[in-house]
Amino acid sequence: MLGEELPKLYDAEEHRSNSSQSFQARKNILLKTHGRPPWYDEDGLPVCDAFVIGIAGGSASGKTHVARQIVKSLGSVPTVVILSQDSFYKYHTEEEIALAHANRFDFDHPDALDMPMFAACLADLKACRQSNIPVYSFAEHQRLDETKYLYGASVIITEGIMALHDPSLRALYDLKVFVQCDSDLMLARRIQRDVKERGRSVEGVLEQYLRYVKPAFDNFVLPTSRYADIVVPGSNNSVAIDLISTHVRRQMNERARHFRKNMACTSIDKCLKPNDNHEDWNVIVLPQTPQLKGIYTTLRNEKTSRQDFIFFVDRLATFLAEKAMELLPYRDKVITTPTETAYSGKEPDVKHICGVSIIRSGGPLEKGLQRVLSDVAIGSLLVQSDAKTGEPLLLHVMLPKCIRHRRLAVDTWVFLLDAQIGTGASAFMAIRTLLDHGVQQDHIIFVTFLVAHNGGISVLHKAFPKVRIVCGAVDEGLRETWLEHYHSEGEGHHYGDGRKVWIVEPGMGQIGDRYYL
Ligand SMILES: Nc1ncnc2c1ncn2[C@@H]1O[C@H](COP(=O)(O)OP(=O)(O)O)[C@@H](O)[C@H]1O
Ligand SMILES: O=c1ccn([C@@H]2O[C@H](COP(=O)(O)O)[C@@H](O)[C@H]2O)c(=O)[nH]1
Repeated sequence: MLGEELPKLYDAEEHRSNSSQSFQARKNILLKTHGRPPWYDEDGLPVCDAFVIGIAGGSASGKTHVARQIVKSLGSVPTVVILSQDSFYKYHTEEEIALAHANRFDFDHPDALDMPMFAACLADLKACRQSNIPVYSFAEHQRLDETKYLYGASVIITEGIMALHDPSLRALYDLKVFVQCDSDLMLARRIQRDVKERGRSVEGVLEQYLRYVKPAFDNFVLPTSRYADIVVPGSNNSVAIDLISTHVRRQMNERARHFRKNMACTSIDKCLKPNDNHEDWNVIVLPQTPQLKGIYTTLRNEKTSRQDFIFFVDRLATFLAEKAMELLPYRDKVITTPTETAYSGKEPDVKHICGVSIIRSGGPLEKGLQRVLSDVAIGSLLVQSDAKTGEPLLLHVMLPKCIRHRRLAVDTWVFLLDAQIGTGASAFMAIRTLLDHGVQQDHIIFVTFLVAHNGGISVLHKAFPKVRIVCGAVDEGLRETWLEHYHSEGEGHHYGDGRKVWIVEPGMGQIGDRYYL
């Protein structure tokens, strides 16, 4: 089931629900039915670009309608973005806005659009990078100060009158569509829509139509139909839409990857053992003092009460966060003490720093981080296993501003928090997500309670050799099992009736459950 009210998760940031956001802002949406499976290979590199559909056609021909029908008909494709070309109208001067209100500004010429910016945003989204796209107000004829963050689509549908006009855009499309509609019908729909949704008068719409819209359609829009792979009628178009969605679904199936099993079972020529030199693997283990062992003994004990579990987890999280802080670069700083003496000290040499927890089990580490960095921004990633395949799925992204914007992300240090690294598949997905945003590998410090030495740690290290991992213990085992309450009665284990999980042994059990439930 899809709808605009569903996808609050990916685009929630910078989404100010004020009245200045016109219909146009709501045209750019990200819809999800289930999480996004791995889009990268075992070397950590993205291997499947998003599938991009470009839809052109005259104004009010039904481009947005076609885009939405495709999404509906796709059903269960993980994440779909509808990106409207209208977002890329240029920034207008006072004089231009005055002309626009008098229906004397030409919005239908290709030069009215910032094509290079449109192509750059689309290229980023296609290559699995984030994009902060402009928000345009039809009522004000102006680009607004806010932007809209988008990330994580496996299908992108872009629509606009000039969507097939620019060669740099056409090069990005996997499928080019032209919506062919009768001129009378387009005019009738435009009058109806512009009066209802864009604050126009009938006279104004007609004036603009005759002066700019119709000539531009004949000169610039219609000729681009020759680039289309499919021409879709502007009404009664369900057959064409079915054809398109069948094609997209097939493409998605071909791109599906099987990842977690590979990570857990990849033959490991050099396993991480408790006595190995962990630093070779960029794994920094807390000194195994009797005090630390005492904390782990309490945490591993199944008889430990929830209250004690929370207390000791919070203590341990603080130790780990302190250790992680040691990995930051520091610069000299001279201060004056209350005795009015100069003191040559140090301070972290970082521009931006934040935490990102992989929910739910990264949550118990947040308190520790907040104890050592009181005002740190903490974002979250929801990675869950597909109940049938055990593959990781990215379900939810909520990142701090210093990661959402690429120009800030390159200078951001991230403490990535998760309770344990077993197969490493969730860690892998989280690290890839940060890299997609422009965070540098050596600025990622993974903080965790446990690492399984025969788990995915070696694959993780091979793919991301500069990521450092701070943990309190390295455990011996990793075992695939079925979670009891998902078993079907007396049927044994089947896909669909159980949930496969990998557990670290001896481990601490389900850390998130023990902390929160
Ligand atoms: N196939 C269709 N059947 C009925 N109404 C349609 C159809 N396609 C579009 N419309 C209506 O026409 C108007 C303009 O459609 P829209 O998709 O917004 O056009 P465009 O994006 O090309 O400007 C909307 O009110 C929409 O509901
Ligand atoms: O400020 C503006 C910007 C654009 N327009 C008109 O919008 C259409 C394109 O939007 P569709 O959703 O494809 O119809 C274009 O024909 C411009 O004339 C505007 O009126 N004011």
